[in-house]
Amino acid sequence: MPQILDGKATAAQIKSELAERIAALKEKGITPGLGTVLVGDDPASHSYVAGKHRDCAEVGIASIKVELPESTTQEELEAEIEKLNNDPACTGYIVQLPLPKHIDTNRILELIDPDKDADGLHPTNLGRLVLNAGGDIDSPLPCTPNGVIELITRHGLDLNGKTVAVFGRGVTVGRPLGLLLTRKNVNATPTLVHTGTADVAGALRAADVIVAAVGQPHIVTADMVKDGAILLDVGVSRIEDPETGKKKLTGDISPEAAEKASWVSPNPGGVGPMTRAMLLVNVVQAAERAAA
Ligand SMILES: Nc1nc(=O)c2c([nH]1)NC[C@@H]1CN(c3ccc(C(=O)N[C@@H](CCC(=O)O)C(=O)O)cc3)C=[N+]21
Repeated sequence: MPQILDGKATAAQIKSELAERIAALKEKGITPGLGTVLVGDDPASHSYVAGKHRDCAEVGIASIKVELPESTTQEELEAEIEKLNNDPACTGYIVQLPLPKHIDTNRILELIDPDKDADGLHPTNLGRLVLNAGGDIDSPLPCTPNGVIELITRHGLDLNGKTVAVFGRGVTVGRPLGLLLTRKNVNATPTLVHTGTADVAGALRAADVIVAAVGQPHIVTADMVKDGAILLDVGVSRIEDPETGKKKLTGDISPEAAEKASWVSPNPGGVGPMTRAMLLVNVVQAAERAAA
């Protein structure tokens, strides 16, 4: 039986640490404020954004919600970005992805003030991540990759010298995670595995740690996992529960694969809550930098 990488409990711990830092900021007259920009009416996106604002309320971060219709034009969205860049109450913000197809997402991400970039996805901050091999430059990190590493290390596990197969090359998880893992303060050896990989099963089976960020239910099967591996389940899918007929959340890792692991992150309850906690960390850090 694998041990559980408990994202819910770890996120709660991080939130209680943040509450102290937020109280210290408030004593200086600064209230951190998270802005969210949500375009369209995708129910999953609305539910994620609602979760972020609940987290903010819990720790004492103010909320600024911008909700726009699916028909919002590029120019209108850019004007909203400009407003948040200039709003002193907003110390950090995110633009919820994915954006509608008619919007140029990369252009929007580039317009976010890098000092208010709570997702760590602005090209300047991704560039700082590339430049910062030592792990000592103070810049926001992408939330899910940072959450994956915090979840592992806060359970007393050491990535130093370990091989890590990152499955999935998306911009928000796989690509930046590879960079974080090679930082000297983490010191892991990543392999980025994707649809162009000749032997996916072999590459995963060779790894001490697998981070699955594909978004296909149970794509990681038992034959792809080395005995005693550490498994992190990032991808989420909504599938029908065969017993109840209702939709439920499930991850990239099959139950049979999880059985072979020494440690596994549940999904839900693993990396998702950590992603949200790291967003709060970025907002508080941005407010602290602005105050300094
Ligand atoms: N600009 C931007 N930044 C993001 O960080 C971002 C985004 N866009 N677009 C979508 C993805 C997805 N994402 C999740 C965060 C938390 C959970 C989470 O907390 N999940 C709970 C379950 C929540 C539920 O029940 O629906 C869990 O895993 O336990 C899930 C998914 C952030 N994303």
